[in-house]
Amino acid sequence: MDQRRGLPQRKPDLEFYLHRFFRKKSFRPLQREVVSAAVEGHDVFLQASTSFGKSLCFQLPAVMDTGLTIVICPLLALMMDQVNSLQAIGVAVSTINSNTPLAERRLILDDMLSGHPRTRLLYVTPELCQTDSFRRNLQIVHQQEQLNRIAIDEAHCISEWGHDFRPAYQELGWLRKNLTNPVVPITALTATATPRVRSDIISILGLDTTTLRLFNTPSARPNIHYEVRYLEESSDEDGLAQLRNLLAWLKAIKTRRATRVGVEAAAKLPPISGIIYVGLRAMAEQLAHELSRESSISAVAYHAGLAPQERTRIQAMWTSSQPCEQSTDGRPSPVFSIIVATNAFGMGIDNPHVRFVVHWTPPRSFEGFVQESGRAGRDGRAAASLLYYNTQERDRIHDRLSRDAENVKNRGGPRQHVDSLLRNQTARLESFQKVIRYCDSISKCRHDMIKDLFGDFELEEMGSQQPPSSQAMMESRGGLALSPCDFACDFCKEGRGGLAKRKRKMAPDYRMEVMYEGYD
Ligand SMILES: Nc1ncnc2c1ncn2[C@@H]1O[C@H](COP(=O)(O)OP(=O)(O)OP(=O)(O)O)[C@@H](O)[C@H]1O
Repeated sequence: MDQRRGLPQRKPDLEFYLHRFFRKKSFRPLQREVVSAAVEGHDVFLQASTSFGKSLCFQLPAVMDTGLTIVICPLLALMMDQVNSLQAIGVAVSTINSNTPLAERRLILDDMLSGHPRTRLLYVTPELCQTDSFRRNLQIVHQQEQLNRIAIDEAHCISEWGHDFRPAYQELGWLRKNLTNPVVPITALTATATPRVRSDIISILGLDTTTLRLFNTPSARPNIHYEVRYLEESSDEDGLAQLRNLLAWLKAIKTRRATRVGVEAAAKLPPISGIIYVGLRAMAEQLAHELSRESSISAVAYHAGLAPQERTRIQAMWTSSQPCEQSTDGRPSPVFSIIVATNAFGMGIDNPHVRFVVHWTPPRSFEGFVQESGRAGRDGRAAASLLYYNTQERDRIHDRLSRDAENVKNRGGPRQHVDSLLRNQTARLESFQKVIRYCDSISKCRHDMIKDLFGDFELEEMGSQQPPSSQAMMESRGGLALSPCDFACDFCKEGRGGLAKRKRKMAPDYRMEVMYEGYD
């Protein structure tokens, strides 16, 4: 700690900077503690649920002082979202990425190397950090005592055991080894890291475990109602029963809203936003088409096969406060505005008003499921996650992932590379097995299951600091926090008996029962 430069003499007034730059009234629980640890010069590891407000935890320290913070970000869309928001509030922020014109890149680098950079935050890709020229530039800024901090967003990408492994992230170990005397503090942030991934993040980045400050929030979100819907696939070859099931659920939401505020008032309200995740592009198109037949639903498909401008248009329309274009054909304005998407629609979508996320088929990874369902309820209000589950689809995905892992084993090529691929394939298979456990379970609160499958309890044992609301939940289980579910999942609402009854309708299921016997 004492090696690090520029520790402030007096405790800075963090609220002052929060109001002044970000126009926020107050910190969310735990944010203040994370920001303080960063300002004090600690390495910080933050694992916080989707929509927690992780970005603020490195953006605020960055604007409080002169000097530069480097932010490493895996996706252009994520980067641009944050850069645009910061520019809008007058923060000096830049990005160097594959779309940055050469002339602009030169101006940014000139400022960066000037000895007194105006830029407070510079967003870059992990690939840029691998290049010799950028590394040299970082060393120069560091020698000039202008490199305050490095923030590594989506830090789980560093691990082969993670769901979004990105090889360039592994090279980020260079930062700690080479930016020394004093070392440059690092903040690593993620919403989705399992114990193995966490340990990789800490060791590959070389975080200083003696002074590292760990923070986490529960991986499950208390305002989301989690539910699994068990399907009888044998009687539903064309998916009609599933469609009817979904429409009945939407109708119940519509009726509840009309009862609550009155039919006339309900007609003037903005549509209810939702996302339905499907596995295939064609499925996205087909389901959006089927749903749009209903007068109360406006549904649009979103997938990687659409032109980039079309994707941007759909996203902008859907994210705006009035997401649906008013109909011009005399149809009543829709009650629901739904995006039917493949997983091309995910990270960086910051629409606070999404009320539900449906998984039409089992998601391929548990981390992906938590990320995607976490698009719901970002405004903190009640929201729902619905996951449709059937044995046929489950077995199809499981067999495919097992085959992929086998194929990697039999692959030729450099040993190190094959081992790395194999770890990643094994991680994918294990992650899907967690999806199966989550869905198959009928004897545990889903919030607790999510915490369990993410190893939240282990983080607590490592001394990670949590929001006061979670600490208040400290109960039995050796003083570890139980989730504050409050009937916000199908198990806590219907009980084991209710779930067992619904699940019995699924096809008989010997294989997986044997595989996961005794898990609950
Ligand atoms: N203290 C605060 N008060 C009010 N709003 C806040 C506060 N902190 C963050 N926010 C808002 O919360 C939203 C989510 O923040 P952010 O995008 O940083 O979340 P995140 O934790 O990175 O989530 P994800 O992992 O899902 O991307 C943003 O709109 C942000 O402006």
